[in-house]
Amino acid sequence: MLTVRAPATSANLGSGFDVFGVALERPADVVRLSKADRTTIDVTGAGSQFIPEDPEKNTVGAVAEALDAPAHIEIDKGVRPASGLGSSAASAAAAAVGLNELYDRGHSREELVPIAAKGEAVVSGDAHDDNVAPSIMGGFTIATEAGVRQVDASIPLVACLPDIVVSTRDARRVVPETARVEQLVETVGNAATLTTGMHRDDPELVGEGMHDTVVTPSRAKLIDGYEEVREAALSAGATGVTISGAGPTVIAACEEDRQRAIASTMLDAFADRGIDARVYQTRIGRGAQIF
Ligand SMILES: Nc1ncnc2c1ncn2[C@@H]1O[C@H](COP(=O)(O)OP(=O)(O)O)[C@@H](O)[C@H]1O
Ligand SMILES: N[C@@H](CCOP(=O)(O)O)C(=O)O
Repeated sequence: MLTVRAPATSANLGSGFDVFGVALERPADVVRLSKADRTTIDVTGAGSQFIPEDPEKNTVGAVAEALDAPAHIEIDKGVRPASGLGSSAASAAAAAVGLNELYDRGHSREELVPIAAKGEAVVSGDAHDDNVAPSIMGGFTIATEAGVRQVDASIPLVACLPDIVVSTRDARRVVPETARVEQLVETVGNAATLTTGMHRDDPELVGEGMHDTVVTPSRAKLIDGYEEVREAALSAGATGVTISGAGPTVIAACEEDRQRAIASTMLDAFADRGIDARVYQTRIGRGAQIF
């Protein structure tokens, strides 16, 4: 029996749609795995009533299949599904790291990324790597066709999760099919600024680089109160605010001494719209850990 803790993640960070991701110190899924003749799954914890235990429909089932590593897998969900915090990816990442160890498959962390992404294909129809990469490797990740580049960073973040459900599959349907050249120029500038900020561990540059006018505006319409929450966080000192993943979590970068005020004002702004929310005062952290 092996236990793995795999962190929630925030993908996109505004300007890095389908490419950037960060591992969060909290929340996380805890997954226990033991060898078996066939794969069986038990799910408990946050939102477990919405998560299938059928290995064909759960992200961990696809990972066990890809590694030819059948197991009994107990998932204790710390990351609520359909949150924009890489819930389905956290379980897939934990399964990939744990089954690789349990069956002594010898894959590196980077090699495990496309294996865990097979789990993501089960739920969103796309094997995107931008959540599983940071959940497995930690820090800030840049996932492209060429592979994954990783930078250790420790930027303070506030992630505010409203009581709204946005499925990744639905949020991908509203992504515009085209962008103007001026928007591409702006996106390159913002993505480069954000990457420099990660290298320097500089919340100001990271926040500035989170600005996006291509994908975020269409998705913001799916999140009641998004503009008000964003404005409130910026007024409380956030250096940048955007949608985490496909939403509905709204994520803010900041200096550490602003975290508390930003968390409180984001909750208030959702409450003013009659929406319950919970907030994580967190930061960029490490990838999946085996216990
Ligand atoms: N192990 C799992 N953990 C969470 N969700 C899962 C898992 N396996 C399958 N799912 C399904 O994935 C969907 C949530 O994934 P997604 O929309 O990508 O959420 P998130 O934005 O939090 O990653 C839900 O329909 C859920 O039932
Ligand atoms: N790049 C994807 C990321 C989805 O993240 P999730 O946490 O919402 O699953 C997208 O933006 O569609």
